Amino acid sequence: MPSMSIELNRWVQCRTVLLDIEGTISSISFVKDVLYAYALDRLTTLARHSWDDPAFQDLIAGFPEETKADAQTLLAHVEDLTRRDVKAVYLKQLQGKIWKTGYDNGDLKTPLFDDVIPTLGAWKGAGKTLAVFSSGSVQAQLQFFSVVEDGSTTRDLKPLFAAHFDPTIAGSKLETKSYEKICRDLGQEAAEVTFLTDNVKEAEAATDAGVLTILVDRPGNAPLSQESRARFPVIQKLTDLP
Ligand SMILES: CSCCC(=O)C(=O)COP(=O)(O)O
Repeated sequence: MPSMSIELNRWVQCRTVLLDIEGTISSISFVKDVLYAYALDRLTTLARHSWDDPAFQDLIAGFPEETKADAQTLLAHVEDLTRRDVKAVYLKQLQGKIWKTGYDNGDLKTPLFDDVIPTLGAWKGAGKTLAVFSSGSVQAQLQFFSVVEDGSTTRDLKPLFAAHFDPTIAGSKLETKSYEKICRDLGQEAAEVTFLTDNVKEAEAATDAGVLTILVDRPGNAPLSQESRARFPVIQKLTDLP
């Protein structure tokens, strides 16, 4: 871990925590096996049975023309993007709209890692501002946090967060200028912001913007190289941070 005591000092003094979702506060498996599968399944039904319905055409309005020649072409394209986890903005917009149905009708509930709800509550209680930067659309983020499993019940965690960013607002998660914009939008110096992510390329971009970046190594994530472990602080749980 790089100069962990210095990094911890920066963490303690940071005023804003910017959070990634997939692989950081919720499992990659939930996003891929549940959310992505739900969107694909529902899209398949709609494409096959409601292709000419104006509401369906509205849903896919953002897709490039050549991908929506017919239902088969569209579905093959979405399956390919989904399999490769390509974070295309038009796919993320579509998924968000489809997940709305699932969250509204009770099909979908969000599981977060066990340490997340208590720790986010504690950080907010201690005066830190919480914000989210995800490839998922802001609409999808709001739904994702509106029905969160907490023991035998569900909770709406939206009030925890002061701001939500997606690539349509902030730019690509792989670009330094996106993190600079987020800091500006939050009215914070980069040195006052900590970004938690599982993605090394995102960590590099955020670090270059001057943001303290901590890698979160969750079960089910891709293994981190020794080089990444040497370059960034790494935690397994949010409770690893004081
Ligand atoms: C609530 S958005 C669902 C997750 C998602 O679609 C996604 O692409 C996650 O990306 P992240 O940048 O949060 O890893």
